[in-house]
Amino acid sequence: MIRQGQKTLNNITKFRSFSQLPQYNFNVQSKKEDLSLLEKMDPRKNKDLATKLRILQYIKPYIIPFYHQDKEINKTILKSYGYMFLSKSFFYAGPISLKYAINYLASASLISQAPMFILGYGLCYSAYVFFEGQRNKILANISQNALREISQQTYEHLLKLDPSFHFGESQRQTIFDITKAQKAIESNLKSVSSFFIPFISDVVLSSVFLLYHCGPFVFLSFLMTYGGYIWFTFDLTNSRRKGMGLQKKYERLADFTLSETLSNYYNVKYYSAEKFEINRYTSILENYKNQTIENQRTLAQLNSGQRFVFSIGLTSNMIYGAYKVQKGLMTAGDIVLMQSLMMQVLQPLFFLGVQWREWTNSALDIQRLFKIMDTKPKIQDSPNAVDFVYKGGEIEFSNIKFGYSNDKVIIDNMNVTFGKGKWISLVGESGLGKTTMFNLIFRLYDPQQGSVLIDGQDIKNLKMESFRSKICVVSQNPYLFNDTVMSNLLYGSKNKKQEDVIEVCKKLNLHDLFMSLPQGYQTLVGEQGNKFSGGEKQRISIARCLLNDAQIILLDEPTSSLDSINEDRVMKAIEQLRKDKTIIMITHRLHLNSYTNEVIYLTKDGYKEQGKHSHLIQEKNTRYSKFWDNFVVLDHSDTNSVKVDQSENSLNEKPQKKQNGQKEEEEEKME
Ligand SMILES: Nc1ncnc2c1ncn2[C@@H]1O[C@H](COP(=O)(O)OP(=O)(O)OP(=O)(O)O)[C@@H](O)[C@H]1O
Repeated sequence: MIRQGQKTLNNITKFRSFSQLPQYNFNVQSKKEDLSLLEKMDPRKNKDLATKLRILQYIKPYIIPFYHQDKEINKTILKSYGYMFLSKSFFYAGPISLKYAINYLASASLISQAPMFILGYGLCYSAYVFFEGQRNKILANISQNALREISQQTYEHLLKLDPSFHFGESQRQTIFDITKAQKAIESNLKSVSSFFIPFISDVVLSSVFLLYHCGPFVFLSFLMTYGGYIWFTFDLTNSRRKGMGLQKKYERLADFTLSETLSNYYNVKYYSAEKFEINRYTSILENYKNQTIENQRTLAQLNSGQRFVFSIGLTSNMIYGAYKVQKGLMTAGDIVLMQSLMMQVLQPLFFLGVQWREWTNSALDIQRLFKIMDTKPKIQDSPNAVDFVYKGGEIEFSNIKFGYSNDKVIIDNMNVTFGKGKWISLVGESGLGKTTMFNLIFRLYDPQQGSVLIDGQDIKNLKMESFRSKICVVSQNPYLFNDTVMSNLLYGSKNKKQEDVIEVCKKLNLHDLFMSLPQGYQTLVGEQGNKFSGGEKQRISIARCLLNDAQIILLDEPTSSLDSINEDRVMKAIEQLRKDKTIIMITHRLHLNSYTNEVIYLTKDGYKEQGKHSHLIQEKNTRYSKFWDNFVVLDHSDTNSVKVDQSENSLNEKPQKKQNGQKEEEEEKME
């Protein structure tokens, strides 16, 4: 489950391009939102307490009956309380039975009835164990439901967050933190339902029993022992918090370093950095070890202090009991009852420190999850958003001004229209903002000024799902899920059949490759698709996009890893399969522009040229023609580069290899 989450997170920004965000309704757990107390608190001053209260808020629907919207869960919670009532009844009936057994054993006239009470004591204990077991089974069921719902809720929230969150955070670290926090919430739920609730009921019930059976002195001594024990536990546990926090920090750092190093395995090898990495990891482990030893020392201090308080309470009650028996005011059975009640109820106190420590540790783990859950996505459907109506796929940038931050403008006052049903090349120097334009079309970001219109509709006023589902993106870095070839090809498409997949794969020169694999189309592609070369991954992601039902295709340098033969095939396949779809293709390989209907050439100073590739390069005074000339001269990456047949209508304009002499002549001219 964790691996699946990581895979999806790694693919998260691209994942959105298939409009695959799951549509869960997650605010289901709690019917009432009682945040008033939390709002009143200053989280900086009371961060720890606020976190603990918020954890309670989270787990409330799984503790209090009738709080969850799922009736079955409510029933299960109620049942767990039923079992608790039964188990507690027998838990207290046992010592009372024992009291009578002892008293009757001491009395010659009643001794014959003693075995019945001894048997009763045994039966009470067995019944208590049985009902406790039944309750634990139910609690396991509830906590698993809680874990599933909370994980689902977090997952949905992460998928909703903007790219700025995902780019700004280390995804691996986020996954570590979330996994820990989810486990911590689960363990908190368990500790509340199986420890704290029974513990509180024990304190109340045993107080009543002791007061009734043993009188006010025993009752007071019991309360003082309890109070002293709890005070001592909380005080020392709180003072240990800093040390526990440090231990957690080193633990996180060690996990993170290990994962970073292993996932950058090749880089570590390439830079011969094994020693450096080992030293780094060892020094973190050393810190972790020292802090753990220190924490163990303070824990031992805590435990011995707790037992000291406990023994004072027990001894003083015994002395008091012995005195009362001597005076004839108490029976031997009363002393046994008193001691067994004290022992029964004080025993959970031994775990109080552990449970409270767990809570304190959990709060540290969960704070990070809460911080993530508090991050609000900036891009959301407006309340009046309407469905997108497709009318051919024209895209317009109207007076767009955009920067990722306010101090750096990337796009300034841009006005561009991409005609419907056309295949258009988007060309311009690196860093100009071409990929950013795709991000704006997909509404991963909102412009600071102006509008992006699709078929005349401002995308800010549209339901995102409705227009995103019409758009498919092939990003610069092809991404594949660690699944079968077929699943990757069909990711995001709804009605495609196997024949369609094969047709597209044949056109993209992939079919033979897949058929040569042992499991054909059912072969697993490996982590990030690493069983395939960069060019193969690129063609798979193009195939996936062509198989998608989207009407608008955004290709971001789709052939940057391809050889010229495969590049040519890909271009022809796109031409044949695109039908009336609008395609915008960012490319630095200008000879590909001879395949497209139109070129939009942009410069950083806001200049724009738009027209057919062959026209633009024929008109020698265009800036694009100069850009083209530079490309012809400088591009050595393609051995076939780089001069096209400039005949107007040819979709098959093939770049011709440039003669060395010709190249030099042009270079001289430029000088
Ligand atoms: N997520 C981001 N946060 C901040 N700045 C960004 C982000 N993405 C891109 N940029 C910056 O925005 C500018 C435009 O980037 P963009 O990727 O859109 O350019 P491009 O024209 O597609 O470049 P290339 O042709 O090299 O791919 C660059 O200066 C880049 O550093």
